[in-house]
Amino acid sequence: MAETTITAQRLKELLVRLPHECIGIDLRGVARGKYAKVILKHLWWLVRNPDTSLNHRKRAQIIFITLAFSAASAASGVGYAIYTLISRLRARTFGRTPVMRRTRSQVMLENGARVMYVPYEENATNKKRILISPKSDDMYEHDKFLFKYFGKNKISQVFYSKFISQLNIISRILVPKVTDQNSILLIFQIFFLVMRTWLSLFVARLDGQIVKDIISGNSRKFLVDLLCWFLIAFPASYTNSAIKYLQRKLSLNFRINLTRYIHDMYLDKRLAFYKLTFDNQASSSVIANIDNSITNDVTKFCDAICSVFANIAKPVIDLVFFSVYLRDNLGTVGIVGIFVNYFITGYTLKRWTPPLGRLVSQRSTAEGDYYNYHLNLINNNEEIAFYHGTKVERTKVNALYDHLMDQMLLVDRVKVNYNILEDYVLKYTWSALGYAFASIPIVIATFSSGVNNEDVNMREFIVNKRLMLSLADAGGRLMHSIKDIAQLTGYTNRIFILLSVLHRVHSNVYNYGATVEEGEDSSGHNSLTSSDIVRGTLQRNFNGIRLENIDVVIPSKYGKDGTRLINKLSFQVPPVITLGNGNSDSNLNINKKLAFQGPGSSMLILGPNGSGKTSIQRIIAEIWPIYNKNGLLSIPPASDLFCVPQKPYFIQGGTFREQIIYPMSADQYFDMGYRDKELTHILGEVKLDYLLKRDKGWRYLDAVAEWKDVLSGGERQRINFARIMFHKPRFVVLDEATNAISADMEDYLFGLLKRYRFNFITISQRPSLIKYHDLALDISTDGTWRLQNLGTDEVITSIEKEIEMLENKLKNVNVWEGERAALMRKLAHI
Ligand SMILES: Nc1ncnc2c1ncn2[C@@H]1O[C@H](COP(=O)(O)OP(=O)(O)OP(=O)(O)O)[C@@H](O)[C@H]1O
Repeated sequence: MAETTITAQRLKELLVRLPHECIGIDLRGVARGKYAKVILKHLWWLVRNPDTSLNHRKRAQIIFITLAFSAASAASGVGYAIYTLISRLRARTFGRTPVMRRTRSQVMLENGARVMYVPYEENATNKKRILISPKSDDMYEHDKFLFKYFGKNKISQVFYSKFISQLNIISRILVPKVTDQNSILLIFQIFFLVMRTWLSLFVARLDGQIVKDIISGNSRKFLVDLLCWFLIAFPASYTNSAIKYLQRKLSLNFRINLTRYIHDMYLDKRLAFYKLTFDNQASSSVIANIDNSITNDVTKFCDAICSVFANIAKPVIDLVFFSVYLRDNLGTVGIVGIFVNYFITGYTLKRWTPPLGRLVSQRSTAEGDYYNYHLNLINNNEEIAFYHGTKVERTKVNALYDHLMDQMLLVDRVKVNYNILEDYVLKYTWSALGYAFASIPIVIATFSSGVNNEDVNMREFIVNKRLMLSLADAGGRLMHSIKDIAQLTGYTNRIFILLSVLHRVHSNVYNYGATVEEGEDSSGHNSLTSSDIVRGTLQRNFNGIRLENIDVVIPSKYGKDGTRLINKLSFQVPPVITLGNGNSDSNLNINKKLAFQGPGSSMLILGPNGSGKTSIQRIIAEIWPIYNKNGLLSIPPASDLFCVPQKPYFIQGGTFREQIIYPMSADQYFDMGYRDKELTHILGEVKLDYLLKRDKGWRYLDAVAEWKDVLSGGERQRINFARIMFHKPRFVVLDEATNAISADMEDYLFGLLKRYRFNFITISQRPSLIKYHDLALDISTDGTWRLQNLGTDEVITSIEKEIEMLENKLKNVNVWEGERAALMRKLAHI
C-alpha cells in the first residue's frame, strides 16, 4: 500500500517536472483537471512572446505543429468512421436501393454534360456516378494550332528543349485551369513534401539530442525527448502516406483528363478513328497500334510524370532545407563543396545515361505489336482454323514475342552498367564524403579550443551525419531521376505524336495524308496549303443523294493525282425525270432538268471487283474526300441516310437487342420509350423471329454473346435489314448486303424495302438484282461508267439482244451433246 502511494507520488512529481523542464511552466498548485488548459495557454504565450527562452519557444512551436497534425489525422479518422456508420445505419433502416432495370443509365444535363450511373464491384446495385462534361469544340480548335506550329516558332535555339515544349503543351490538358482540382492536389502535395522535409530535419535534431542525453546520463531530458519522438511519429507517418496517396490520385486524374481529351477527338462525327489510316504517320508504331497507345502509353505517361514530379520535388526541397541548416554547421565552404560534388556527379551520370527514352518507346512498340497479333488471332480464329494456318501464325507470334523479350532485356541490360556506376557513386562515395564533411566542424572546434567535449561533439556529429546522409540521399534521388526523366521523354514523345496526329485528322481541312507544300507568306511565316487539296463541295440536307462530276480517287499522299477509280461520276437518287426529249443518258446535266423526288426509288451499282463500287459508298458516307474542285456531293441529313457495309458489324459483348437497334444505344432506346414488341415485329418481318422461339424466348433479346460468331452469314445480313426497318431512314446504301442470302429470301427482302418505300442504292455484282431497281449504274475497270434507266426502250432492247444471243448459243446444244456422247464411249473403252 505504502509502495503504491510512493509510486503515485513519483508519477505526480514527474508530471509536474516534465513540463517544467520542457517549456518552463510551474504546475505546482494547479488543479489536475486544469493542467491541459494552463499548459496550452503557456504554450501560446511562449510562441507569441519573443523575449522568452529560445529553447522553450522552439519547443512550444514544435508541440503546436505536432498537436495540429495529430488533431487533423484524428479528425479525418473519426470523420470517416462516422460516415461509414451513418451509411450502414441508413442501409439497414431504409433497405438497399432498389435494383434498376438497366445495367447503366444516363441523364443529359442542361449544359450538355452527361451523368452516368455505372455499376461497380460485384454487386450490380452499387452504382457510381460519373459526370462527363460537355466537349468544348473551341478548345480543340485552339489547341490544334499549338500542335500544328510546334517547333516552328522557336524564340531561342539555345534555350529550346523539345521535351519541355512538348510537356508544356500537354500540361494544359492535364491541368486545364489554375483553379482545377489537380492544381489543388499539386499544392497539397508540395505542402506535404515541405512538411516531410521539416519533420526529417526535426527528427535529425531529436536523434542527436537523444544520443547526447544518453551519453551525458540525463534521464529526465531523455524522457522528454523520447516523448517528443513518439509524438512526432504521428504526423510523420501521416505525411508519408498522404504523399503516396496524392501522387496516385494525381496520376489517375491526369489519366482521366488525357483519355477524355483523346476520346473526344478520336470518337466524334468527324470519324478520326477511320481517317487516321490515311495520315502520313499512319505507319508509325504509335498510330499503327493506337489501341495500345491510348490505353497503355497514356497510363505509363501519367504514372511517369507524377513519379518524376515527386522524385524531383522531394529531393529539391530536401536539398534547400538541409543545406540552409547545414550551412550554419558546416559553413559556406562545406556547402559549396557538397554542391560542387553534386554537379560533378550529375554531369558524369548524365553522360553515362543510356538512351532510355528511345529504348522505352521501342519496348512499347514491341508490346503493342505482340498484343495486337494475339487480338487478330482471336478475331479470325475460325478462318485460320479452316486454312490450317496454325504453323505460320505460331512462327509469327513467336517471332513477335522473342522481339518483345529482346527489347525488354535490352532495357535491363543497358541499365546494368549504369546502375553499377550509380550505386558506387551515390551510395558509397557520397556517404564517405558525408562522414568527412560531418566531422569537419568537430575537428576544427576541438583543434581551436583544445577541449574535447564528447557529448556535445557526439550530438553535433549525429545531427550532421544524419543530415549529410539525408542530403546524400536527396542528391541520390535527384540523380536517379535523371533515368526517370529519360524514360518520361520517350512517353511524352509518343503521347505528343498521338495528339498531333489526332489534331491533324480531326481538322476541318484534313488532307488525307497528301504531301503539303510549304511556302512563306509576306510576313515571313510558313503558309500551309493543305486546305487546297480537298476541293470538292458538300451539300447537306438535300432531299436525295446526288453526285455531280465526282472523280473517285483513292486517298493517298498524292492527293488528287492518286489512283483514279471512276471519272466524273454523276447520278441522282431519286432520279431526275426530264421534260422535253426524255432521253436518259450517261452524263446527266441536272441543272437543265426538273427533279422529281418521289419515295421508293432505287439504283443498282454493278461492276467488276475493285472497280470502285464501295468507294462510291465511302464518298456518300463522307469518309473519302472529293478532290476535284467541280465535284459536288449532295446528301440528306444524317438521320435520313443509312449505309450498310459489306462486312456486317456487331458490337462486342452487347445484347441481341443492341445489335438490332445499332447505332442507337440501349439507354436511348429505353429513354425514347421503344418497346421490345416493336423489335419482335421487325424480326418477324425479316424472318428472324424463329430465334425468339428458341428455348430462351423473349429473353433472347437480353442475351449477351459474341453475335458475329453466333449468327450465321445469312442471319447476320438479315440483321442489317432489321436495322433498316428499325431506324426507318429515307435513304439506304447497301453494299453486297444479300450475297449470303438465298434467292427466295433476297426476293422477299427487296420486296420488303419496296413495300416500306425506302429509297435505296444497292452495290452488287449480280445483274439478277436489276429487277428490283429503277436505275443501273455500270462501272468499268477503266474508270468509265454508264447510267441506265431500267424502264427505257434502250434497256428493253439490250435485254432482247441478250435473249437473242442466248438462243443462238442454245442452237449448238445438239452438236455439243453429240461430242459428249463420243467422249463417253471413248472413256468406257479405257
Ligand atoms: N484504303 C485504301 N488504300 C488503298 N487502296 C484502296 C483502299 N481502299 C480501297 N482501295 C482500292 O480501291 C479499289 C476499289 O475498291 P472498292 O472497295 O471500291 O472495290 P469494289 O468495286 O467495291 O470491289 P468489290 O466488288 O470486290 O467489293 C480496290 O482496288 C482497292 O484495293
